[in-house]
Amino acid sequence: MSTRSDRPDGSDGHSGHGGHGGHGGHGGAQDRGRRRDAHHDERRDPRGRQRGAARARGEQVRSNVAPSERRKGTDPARTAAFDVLREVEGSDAYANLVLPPLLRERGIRGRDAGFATELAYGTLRLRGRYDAILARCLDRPLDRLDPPVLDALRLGTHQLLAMRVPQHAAVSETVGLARARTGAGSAQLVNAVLRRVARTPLDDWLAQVGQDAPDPLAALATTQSHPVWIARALRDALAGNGRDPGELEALLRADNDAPRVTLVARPGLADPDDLAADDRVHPARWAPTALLLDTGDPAAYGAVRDGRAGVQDEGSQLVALALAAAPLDGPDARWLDLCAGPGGKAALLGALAAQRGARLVANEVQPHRTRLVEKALAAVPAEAVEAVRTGDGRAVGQDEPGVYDRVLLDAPCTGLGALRRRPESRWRRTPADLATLTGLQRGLLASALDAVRPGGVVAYVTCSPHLAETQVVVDDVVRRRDDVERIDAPEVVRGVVRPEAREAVDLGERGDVQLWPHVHGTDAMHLTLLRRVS
Ligand SMILES: C[S@@+](CC[C@H](N)C(=O)[O-])C[C@H]1O[C@@H](n2cnc3c(N)ncnc32)[C@H](O)[C@@H]1O
Repeated sequence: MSTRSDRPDGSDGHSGHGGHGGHGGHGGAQDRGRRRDAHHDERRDPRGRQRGAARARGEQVRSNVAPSERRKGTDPARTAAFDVLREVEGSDAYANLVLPPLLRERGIRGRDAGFATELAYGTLRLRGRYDAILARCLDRPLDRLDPPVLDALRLGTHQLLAMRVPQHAAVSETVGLARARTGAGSAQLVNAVLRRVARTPLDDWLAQVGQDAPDPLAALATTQSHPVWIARALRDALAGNGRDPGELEALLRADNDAPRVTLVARPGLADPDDLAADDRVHPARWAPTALLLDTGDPAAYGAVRDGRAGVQDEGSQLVALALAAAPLDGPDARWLDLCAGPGGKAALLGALAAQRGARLVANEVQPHRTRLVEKALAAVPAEAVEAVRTGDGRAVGQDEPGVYDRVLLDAPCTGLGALRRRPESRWRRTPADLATLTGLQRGLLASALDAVRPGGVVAYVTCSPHLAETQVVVDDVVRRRDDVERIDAPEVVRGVVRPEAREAVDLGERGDVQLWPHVHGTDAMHLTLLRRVS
């Protein structure tokens, strides 16, 4: 599968490309045409298994997996979730890249697809919590279990403690899956352990595993399923942005919720009102370009298919809109997106550039991601796109000094602000990633500031609130120069949000902007706006 990570930043570009809202977000264009049938045929019975007329008729609506590959007695949705977990664990794959094609290949649709998605993504997000609970139910360390057995236990625990699946079904279906995939002996173990898990309600489990932790931060990290170093970094980031560190629990909880699918109506290319004419699409809270999708596949909308609209987190939209709106004296003709792949923000900037008679250069270091940028820009008028090219952004400032009026540096980062979007990423990242990334971020910011003309504007953006990747990088780079001043980013962002939301938007007291999932409902995007002075 082409689902392995080759991304230096481990990012999908902040914007939710390739991602899904999780719950029930998998009815595709085809499925929408079959909505009635899906409703009638794809309900799940009290065991959480599929039932309905088609099943009764013996039709193969459950799965189009070849009979030889099918294992008797296993439920396709649970099996799909299990296979995703194995890919993620064994092949370093990204769940949101593995799951959709797997569902398509196996013909798993509608409610079954929603069930498989919630099971796979939810289990991955809450893995830390479940491992702490499972450790209390086993007489050996978890790392002595076969990894597939541990994954089956995690899946069963998620069904028992977080999904409305009856206990007996959660246990017996998972045991059946374990028997088919890991053998009869381990199925017995799975049976015994899941019965122990099922005996205690979630709140009691959380109290118990919290008590096992050495301190309150570790307790919160375990119960809310985050590595301790990430919980600590997020707590520090709240404090460093003038917020109450006591918000940490709300923030960690927000990371555990599947994000809603947000669309962007690219200005001049798609009309938000036209998209909102569909009763499943609603204006979002802050950005005038942003719309929330209740259910269904974004690709069902023509505007999304042809690139006039797209899937993009509202925070990503706000920071791109803010760069375009930042005050500027003199010419406003050449814009640069220094790290553009896969192109979500480039497409929004390109649409805005077209409206303003400006031209965009989109740069990206990885050739295959440059191609994604080209695709993302497909609907942007050609005269607004000067170039889409592959190159190291750190060289641009030297190669093209002082030639751009506006520069976006959407830096490669840990992605700690988008954990809800990438279910497994919190378990992959390590503190060691920070050293590499912050060095790269400094080099890119220095280059962006060299590439912008005196009087021009640079937006430094990350989808991480980590202080080392945000305030510290900016302070370090700015301190070494005498040609940079800060722009009041909250004022600029307030200017781009919907007029009726301006009073309500909480942008803090600092000159930069840090958005938060638990406050704004966006990814935790950071924005600093800088002006080059002569
Ligand atoms: C956070 S993503 C950008 C997301 C993009 N702005 C969007 O909205 O779709 C960062 C990008 O920077 C790229 N990158 C990493 N190192 C780079 C470098 N030295 N020069 C240019 N791009 C780089 C990564 O490949 C990745 O595509």
